[in-house]
Amino acid sequence: MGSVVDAANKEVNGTASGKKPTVIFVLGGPGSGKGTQCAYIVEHFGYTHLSAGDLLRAEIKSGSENGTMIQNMIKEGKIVPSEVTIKLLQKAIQDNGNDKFLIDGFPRNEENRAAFEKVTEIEPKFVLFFDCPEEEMERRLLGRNQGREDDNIETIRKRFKVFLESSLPVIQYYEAKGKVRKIHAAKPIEDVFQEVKAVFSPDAEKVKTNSCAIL
Ligand SMILES: Nc1ncnc2c1ncn2[C@@H]1O[C@H](COP(=O)(O)OP(=O)(O)OP(=O)(O)O)[C@@H](O)[C@H]1O
Ligand SMILES: Nc1ccn([C@@H]2O[C@H](COP(=O)(O)O)[C@@H](O)[C@H]2O)c(=O)n1
Ligand SMILES: [Mg+2]
Repeated sequence: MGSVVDAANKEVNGTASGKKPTVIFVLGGPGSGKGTQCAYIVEHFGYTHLSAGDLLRAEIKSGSENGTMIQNMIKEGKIVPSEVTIKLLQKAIQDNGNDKFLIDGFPRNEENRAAFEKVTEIEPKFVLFFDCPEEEMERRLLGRNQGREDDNIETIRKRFKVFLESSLPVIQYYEAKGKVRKIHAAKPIEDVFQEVKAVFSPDAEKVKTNSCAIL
């Protein structure tokens, strides 16, 4: 059980340790492979994965008063008001013992970005951006078979439009700040992860490259 001091620290900074958490935003179009790659990053680098979409879907299942509104937004591929999503993210961070997080599928638009920055005062360490052509993303989503209500061609098209119009500008915002690490995502899962690994462990990768050069 947390102490009064832990509770006060959470209130101010977001984690029980009193430190601001390290946050990496994981962005990319629908079906670009964000969730798949996050699972590997968790395994290799000890981050906690928080998917904004998963948190919203769990909120629907919990029978929350916002459930119907969220469900309708997701069916239409629309972006849920930041206030709702940020509360869910903050709670997930506070309830977790870890101090480093992959926030997947957030910020999805300028409103998400600005509100998160204002409320949490957290700046992402960097933004991992999975770049994938639309035809490949469409193929993956139509083959995903996880029973998601938004994995149908009509909603997929709406999600692509929202990605281009609202989410890409957020990536461009971070690009201008030198924070984007672009990953070529239209490759087999293992090959994509090789590229991701180089972002998370640049020193280790350098050692590998150097030792190859010597050989
Ligand atoms: N590199 C890849 N090559 C082929 N299939 C992939 C690759 N990465 C992921 N997939 C598959 O594509 C589908 C979508 O992947 P995933 O759920 O990771 O995407 P996402 O970016 O999280 O999508 P969303 O934004 O809809 O949550 C899954 O069925 C997954 O197994
Ligand atoms: N910041 C966010 C993230 C997601 N949504 C809604 O959830 C849908 C599914 O998201 P995935 O990341 O799991 O694909 C998305 O299309 C939005 O409707 C959101 O509103 N805000
Ligand atoms: Mg996902």
